Amino acid sequence: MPQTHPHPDVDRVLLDEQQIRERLAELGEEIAADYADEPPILVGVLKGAVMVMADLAREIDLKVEMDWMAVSSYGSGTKSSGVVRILKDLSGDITGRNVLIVEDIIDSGLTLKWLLSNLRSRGPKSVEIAALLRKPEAARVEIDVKYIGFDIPNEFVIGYGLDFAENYRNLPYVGVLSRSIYED
Ligand SMILES: O=P(O)(O)OC[C@H]1O[C@H](OP(=O)(O)OP(=O)(O)O)[C@H](O)[C@@H]1O
Ligand code: HPA
Ligand SMILES: [Mg+2]
Repeated sequence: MPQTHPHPDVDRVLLDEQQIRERLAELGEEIAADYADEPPILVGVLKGAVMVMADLAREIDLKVEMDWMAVSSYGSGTKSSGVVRILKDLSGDITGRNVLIVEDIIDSGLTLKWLLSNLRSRGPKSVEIAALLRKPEAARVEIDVKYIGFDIPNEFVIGYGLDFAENYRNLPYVGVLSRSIYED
């Protein structure tokens, strides 16, 4: 059954399903135009980017490939540990290819900084980033992002792939997690 009401652990909804769908459609069109000559490999960053990848990829009218990496820096908390671990690597070779990283959120930027340098070391033709969300006030490193969905306030958000301790990823919207859930 569709989830229609904000979850009780959600303080407020930041982006509803329609806002997300419309913005991803715009980004998909831009991406299709930019990569018309040489379509990219979309690299989704598990697990958070699953929903963005699924919905964005369907808005890109090109013969794209999809691959996945799993990295983790947050563990079960609300702050980045700063230590990025590869839990699953790409299954294919990206040498000489256009790579478009698909992410759910840029928070401190540490995950993407690490991922960019990791992927660039494999000899791709280009590496760019498409991220649904960015928290400008939380940035600890500068990241050059080509496609950004929304800039959001510096609060911990859940839903549409984003978790807190592995929960809430299946909420169809992006909401702010109530502080009572993670503070005593
Ligand atoms: O900009 P940063 O501060 O590095 O944070 C962003 C990263 O953190 C989250 O991943 P997480 O490590 O929680 O893994 P997950 O996608 O499996 O939830 C999110 O999906 C991004 O990959
Ligand atoms: O605000 C967030 N919510 C969920 N996961 C995250 N990973 C980095 N920032 C966030
Ligand atoms: Mg997470």
